[in-house]
Amino acid sequence: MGGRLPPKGSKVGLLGGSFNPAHKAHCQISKEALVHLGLDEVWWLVSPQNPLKDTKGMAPLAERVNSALSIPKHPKVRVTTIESQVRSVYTADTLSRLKQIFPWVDFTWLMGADNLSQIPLWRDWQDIFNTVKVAVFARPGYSLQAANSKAARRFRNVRVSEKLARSLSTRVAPAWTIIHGQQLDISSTAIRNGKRKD
Ligand SMILES: Nc1ncnc2c1ncn2[C@@H]1O[C@H](COP(=O)(O)OP(=O)(O)OP(=O)(O)O)[C@@H](O)[C@H]1O
Ligand SMILES: O=C(O)c1ccc[n+]([C@@H]2O[C@H](COP(=O)([O-])O)[C@@H](O)[C@H]2O)c1
Repeated sequence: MGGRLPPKGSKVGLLGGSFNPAHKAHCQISKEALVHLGLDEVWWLVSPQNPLKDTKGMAPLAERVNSALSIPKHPKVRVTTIESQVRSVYTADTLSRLKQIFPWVDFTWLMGADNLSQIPLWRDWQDIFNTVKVAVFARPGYSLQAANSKAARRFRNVRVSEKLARSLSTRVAPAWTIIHGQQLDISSTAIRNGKRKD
């Protein structure tokens, strides 16, 4: 990974995504992660290819990286191609590589509520919860099912209340929370379909 190395003890949020294209909700949940979790930085991991998504309609990685770079966002958000550098499309693999490369960094995985419902389909999904802290962001239409999902039930004993979200950084994995911030009804799908511009 190029650029400045995170200092010892840094708290870094990881927002993995297709960013096909990037939009305002990605910026919004990144800002909320910085504020509510007290993170030092958020890294966007632009996925080479989500293993569960169709390759048809997936713009080339360079185009999606450009979209992530060009959208206005918080100065503490960094756009990265870490997954293509470590040749991983599976989050569990990416996280174990990141922990090897940056053993001094405290990582939190960030994702929207849709992905909390879907995560049991991911490779080695329970390892993800056991490796890093997880913060889930409420999303219009998905939050109720996410709160009762298989993953939420499996890890219910280590769920941290939203009021204590900031304490995630002092905890060891597994520990996770759901943050109900400003919820934006925006998706890359709607933008690709011409239903929205942002
Ligand atoms: N409106 C939103 N609210 C909360 N989280 C979101 C929102 N949009 C995207 N996310 C989260 O950001 C991460 C990256 O999302 P992604 O790039 O797939 O965007 P998307 O809008 O969900 O895309 P698509 O419509 O193509 O599936 C995922 O964890 C996703 O859940
Ligand atoms: O590891 C997996 O099996 C896996 C399956 C589906 C999605 N993911 C990751 O989930 C993140 C969000 O993906 P997306 O396409 O919803 O933005 C992104 O980092 C993907 O690589 C990971």
